[in-house]
Amino acid sequence: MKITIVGAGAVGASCAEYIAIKNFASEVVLIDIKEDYAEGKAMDLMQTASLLGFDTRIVGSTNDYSKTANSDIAVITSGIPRKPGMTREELIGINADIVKSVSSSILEHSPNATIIVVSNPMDTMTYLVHKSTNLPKNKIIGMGGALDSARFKYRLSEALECPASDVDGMVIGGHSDTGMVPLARLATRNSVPVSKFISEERLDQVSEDTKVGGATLTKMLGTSAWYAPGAAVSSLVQAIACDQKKMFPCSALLEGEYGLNDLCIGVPVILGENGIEEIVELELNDAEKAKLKESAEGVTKTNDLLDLKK
Ligand SMILES: NC(=O)C1=CN([C@@H]2O[C@H](COP(=O)(O)OP(=O)(O)OC[C@H]3O[C@@H](n4cnc5c(N)ncnc54)[C@H](O)[C@@H]3O)[C@@H](O)[C@H]2O)C=CC1
Ligand SMILES: O=C([O-])CC(=O)C(=O)O
Repeated sequence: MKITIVGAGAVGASCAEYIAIKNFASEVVLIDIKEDYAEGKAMDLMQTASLLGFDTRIVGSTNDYSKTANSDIAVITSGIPRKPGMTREELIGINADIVKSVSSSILEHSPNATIIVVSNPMDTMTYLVHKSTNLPKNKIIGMGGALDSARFKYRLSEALECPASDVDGMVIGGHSDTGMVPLARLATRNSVPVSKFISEERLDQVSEDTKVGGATLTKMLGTSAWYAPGAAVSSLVQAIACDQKKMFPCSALLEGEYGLNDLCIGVPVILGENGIEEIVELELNDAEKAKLKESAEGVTKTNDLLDLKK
């Protein structure tokens, strides 16, 4: 199993590290435009192999896509991250051109790759990859909901004063400060609705903290987060590489599901060797449906900023 990660920055390198530690891939190619940067990250990571006990070979390359040839999965993390005070949507101008050219270079050398899009604004970048390539829709996946759900579980575990492994919860909708839809009604602690343990006000606070999870960390770190994003991407890569048939909320092209059309937005999907093998349609209540619709309107507004004729 060969995996390419474009962008050897904070998220790309973190993702490579978690993939290597999980030891399911034969090769990870890290590629970046900065001279020697990906090679340096690859060498640094390879020097952890004997310490951490993995066999995955990590290779670095400065923009030489021949090294990525015949990758099974390619992850796009290239582009700029936001600074404190910015929204993800403000990154569209620079990142759209990068994502478009990178996806074309990937497919030139790996026409059968499944692409995972991470660069922001992620739902719109995922839509751009659909519009600018001929890949079938199951092979283009946007990563956002897996991270947002992990943050939701972290906030729930804080409120319930229990380990994160005791809680379950999911965030659907757009990967933006206002567009996320944490499904608080469906969140559980060991199958018991979390509303049994915390007040409605506290649960609302958990949802609000979850939605601004990325902005909160960006303010604290001066740039956006990378450990949980890298871990979330590695989980999606593993689900596909190992044909796990696991369910994650991912940004998927919708064609009527949830009453939505012609956009990519976070919904639960089953991930396996064929990428998105199924879109799971949840029975949402009226309030949840209204929030998802509003979120979709926001994503579409950002999509409209793309120049798809370029
Ligand atoms: N979807 C999600 O949940 C998340 C998305 N992100 C997004 O991921 C992206 C990367 O974030 P970081 O790794 O923190 O940024 P970073 O600045 O640390 O790394 C980005 C890397 O991309 C490289 N790059 C730029 N243009 C390139 C090109 N044409 N080809 C190859 N490499 C190129 C840069 O040289 C840099 O090393 C940002 O857009 C950020 O907003 C970050 C966290 C979570
Ligand atoms: O907040 C950001 O800009 C990066 C990101 O998408 C996240 O960490 O959720």
